[in-house]
Amino acid sequence: MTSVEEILATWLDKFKPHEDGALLPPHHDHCLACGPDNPHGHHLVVHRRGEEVHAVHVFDQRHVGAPGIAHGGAVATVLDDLFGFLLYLTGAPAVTRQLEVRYDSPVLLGVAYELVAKIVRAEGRKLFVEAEMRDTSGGLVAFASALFLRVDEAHFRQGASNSPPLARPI
Ligand SMILES: CCCCCCCCCCCCCCCC(=O)SCCNC(=O)CCNC(=O)[C@H](O)C(C)(C)COP(=O)(O)OP(=O)(O)OC[C@H]1O[C@@H](n2cnc3c(N)ncnc32)[C@H](O)[C@@H]1OP(=O)(O)O
Repeated sequence: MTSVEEILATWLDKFKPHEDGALLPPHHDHCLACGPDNPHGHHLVVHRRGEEVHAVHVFDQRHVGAPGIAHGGAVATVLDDLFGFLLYLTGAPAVTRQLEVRYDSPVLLGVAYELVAKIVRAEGRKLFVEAEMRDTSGGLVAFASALFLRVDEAHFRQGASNSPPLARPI
């Protein structure tokens, strides 16, 4: 099944240029936010839109916090992962060093929201990024900012000794 090395090889291959409008590939098949094979996941689908990344997303009962409302951690997960798609535009892996989420309105289950993320600036290894989540009327329901730091492959190999769960059905 899928080893850390196999995932890493596949993932790094995804950093080739993606055309404007292209569907961007999931980070890997079991990624909590975007992996299509993770039954607990959000199955986030993201496209490139110019120098931004864009998604339309619906939270469901698996992500419930208060009844009918998405858990704040679930919202943060999706926003953090959306930032991870900006990395395909930079051509280099990076990880979240700091994430801040402002929750302006409850995110309702079963309702479509539009998400957009962009790189605000890059300084050496540092990528400063921002994202917005809006309802269908254009109202801002959440705003996130984050610092990502570029890392090399060795960073991801730190998980190699814990990789067997990736190879088993979840
Ligand atoms: C299984 C196989 C894998 C295959 C592929 C899988 C793909 C996987 C998907 C990935 C796609 C993303 C998906 C979603 C995003 C995640 O979920 S990422 C996961 C969550 N994040 C993590 O686990 C990261 C954990 N943290 C770390 O490992 C380390 O802290 C880091 C991030 C590598 C940084 O460590 P470091 O290199 O020692 O950096 P450090 O010296 O602390 O800071 C570097 C610079 O940043 C500055 N800095 C640090 N913090 C701040 C701050 N808050 N504000 C301003 N400046 C700061 C420092 O001052 C320093 O500045 P300079 O002195 O260089 O000017």
